[in-house]
Amino acid sequence: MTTSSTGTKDVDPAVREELDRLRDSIDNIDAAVVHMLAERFKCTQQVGRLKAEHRLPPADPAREARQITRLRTLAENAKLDPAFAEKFLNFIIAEVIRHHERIADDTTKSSVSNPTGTPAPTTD
Ligand SMILES: C=C(O[C@@H]1C=C(C(=O)O)C=C[C@H]1O)C(=O)O
Repeated sequence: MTTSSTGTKDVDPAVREELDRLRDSIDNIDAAVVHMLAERFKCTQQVGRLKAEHRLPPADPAREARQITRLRTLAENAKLDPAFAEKFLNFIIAEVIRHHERIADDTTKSSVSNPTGTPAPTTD
């Protein structure tokens, strides 16, 4: 899938080997990124629930500003474009805030329909 459909079928075998080796590393890195993002979203979902329970706002711009400053420095030290790192973090944070707004809405709705938080009776 990663080799024959990319228009590089007839390349020198040594080049092919080097390309395959690099692409294997890229695939491993992409898998790590996905797993790390999944872990990050597990944490942010917990933050979202905590905020909703305590009526805290979904977004925290001061915290975001600190994270962006920190991430830009990390990116510079790692020779990654800091503007790209900032855009990437903002993209993730925007999604997190969307989740937090949804959690807050759902929490409000369930407290309106069940103001005392009484558990539903069991049927058996
Ligand atoms: C996760 C939080 O909620 C929001 C999302 C953030 C993030 O994804 O890092 C940071 C700040 C908040 O705008 C938080 O407040 O810590």
